[in-house]
Amino acid sequence: MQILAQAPTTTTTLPFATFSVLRRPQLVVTMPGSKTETLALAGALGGGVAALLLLWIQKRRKDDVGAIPAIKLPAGSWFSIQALFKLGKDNIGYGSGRLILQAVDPSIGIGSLVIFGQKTILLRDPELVQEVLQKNHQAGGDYGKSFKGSPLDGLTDKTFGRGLFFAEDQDPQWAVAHKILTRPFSHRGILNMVPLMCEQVDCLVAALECKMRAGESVHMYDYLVKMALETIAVCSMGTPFDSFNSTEPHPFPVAFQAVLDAMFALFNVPTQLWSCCVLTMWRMQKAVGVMNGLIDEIIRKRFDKETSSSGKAPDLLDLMLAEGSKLSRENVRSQILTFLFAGHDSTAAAMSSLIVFLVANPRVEARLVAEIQQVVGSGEVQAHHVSELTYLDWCLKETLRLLPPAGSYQRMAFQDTILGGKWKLKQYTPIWVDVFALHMDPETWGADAACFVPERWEKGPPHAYSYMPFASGPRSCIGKEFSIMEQKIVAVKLLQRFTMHSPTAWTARTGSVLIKASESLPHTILGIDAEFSPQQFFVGASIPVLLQLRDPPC
Ligand code: HEM
Repeated sequence: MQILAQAPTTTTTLPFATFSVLRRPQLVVTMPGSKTETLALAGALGGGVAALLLLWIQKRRKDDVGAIPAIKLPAGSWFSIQALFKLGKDNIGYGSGRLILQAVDPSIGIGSLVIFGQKTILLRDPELVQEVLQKNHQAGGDYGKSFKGSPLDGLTDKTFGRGLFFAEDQDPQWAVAHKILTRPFSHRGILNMVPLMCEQVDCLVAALECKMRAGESVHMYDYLVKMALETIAVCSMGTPFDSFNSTEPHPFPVAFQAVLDAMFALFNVPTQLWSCCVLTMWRMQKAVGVMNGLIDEIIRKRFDKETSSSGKAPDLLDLMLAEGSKLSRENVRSQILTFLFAGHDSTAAAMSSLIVFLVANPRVEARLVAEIQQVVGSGEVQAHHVSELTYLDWCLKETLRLLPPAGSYQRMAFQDTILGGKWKLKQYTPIWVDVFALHMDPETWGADAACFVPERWEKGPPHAYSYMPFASGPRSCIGKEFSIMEQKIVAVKLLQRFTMHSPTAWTARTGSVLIKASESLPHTILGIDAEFSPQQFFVGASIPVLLQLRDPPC
């Protein structure tokens, strides 16, 4: 027997319509097996299921509001790192940028992907980048720099330590060191370093002249690395590594590269299995021991006043070892390692890419040479010339746009928050500011985004946050002005002295990949064949060049 609630009706018929008016519900008793009962039962069940379904759909919709869309991996890749490697044949550093440009809707500008086992947010939209960089931890905002949960976190303490580059925002030593080191990297501080920079570039020019006289082609990247390492070593700690004078490489750059090689090898393995990579770990620790031993000795000598700054002003070591600096000896070592790390390969990669673009674009090179002739002539380049070299500035910016040495950098949501007034972020979600995607986005830069066009800089960037090679905010590059000054001095001195051509046929060196001009590199048009090293932390293109003396010299 079933008891069902039923709402009987009173029916009224008018000439044009029929109304059914509900009366107060009554209890209707039905006997099992009757037709009425089966129909009522089915109706009640159907209604229940429909109501549940409606509730579930409503809840799903509510949860979905603000959920960041997951990035669809390209066909044939079954996990994100594999996709990033596949899209970054030249260097994995550009893999995420290419993925975003392919897979993230420009009208949304944000996507999520599981990288190294962490749900990571990738940004393509300059407005969202602006919000993340502006609402930083130091300004009381929700975003900051931290490697929590990333494989880099564990490796940093074992290798370069927590100098400025690798320190977390919450690390009190970052603020102390940042305050001390801001002064030497201010505009005035850099002007003091110009004579030291010029000396190192002269050593580069002399070494290149030797190669030219021997009729040999030169891999410019290798020579620029030596020059940039010497420059930062002399400017920061008054101690050269003699890269140009000695036939044997100095143990520091050798150990440095061994550490990087080990780090790259470990990135290919899940962190849980690192303890099984005994040989790689041993090699890494051995190389770290060599680096630390050399830097500790340099610090000791300065502490004991056996050495002094190379320039007129106190250098980084003087400032960090000064009484009351509050930095431990170990932290001073990490800072020096950080400056050597962040300060040489980055600039060398940028300069090497500039040479590739100049050799590929003779029209641009001719305009640049004419500007140098007009502003500097054939004499020594001075700091005041540098601000007058507008076209050179455009060429450097365009190079850093197309081949940014730092392809991306990470920030993190320090608490649950909403990005762009819409996107829900959970505490400790990593956010990648994808420089490559920002710089190459045709939505922002136009249809010729992939082409080398220095003239586009006459108007400035299309959005204040669409060009971010050095980042922005408190964790932006402290060495930006240093690097730009160094790059400009190198460009002037090289173009005053030499013309450069690429040999007709050449092959990539072991460990590097050759990208043919005819082969389309997604999102970047190089114009000529160029080589990339997947093992480089900072990305840059390289070519061998044949040098000739410029006639007449400018
Ligand atoms: C073309 C050359 C360079 C590029 C593209 C570059 C790029 C960057 C970027 C993107 C960051 C921010 C990284 C992040 O937020 O995780 C950074 C930070 C940093 N850079 Fe550079 N950099 C260059 C040259 C240099 C030079 C020459 C030096 C040293 C003289 C230097 C020292 C540093 C340091 C110490 C930091 C960490 C700053 C902090 O967090 O307090 N960089 N760089």
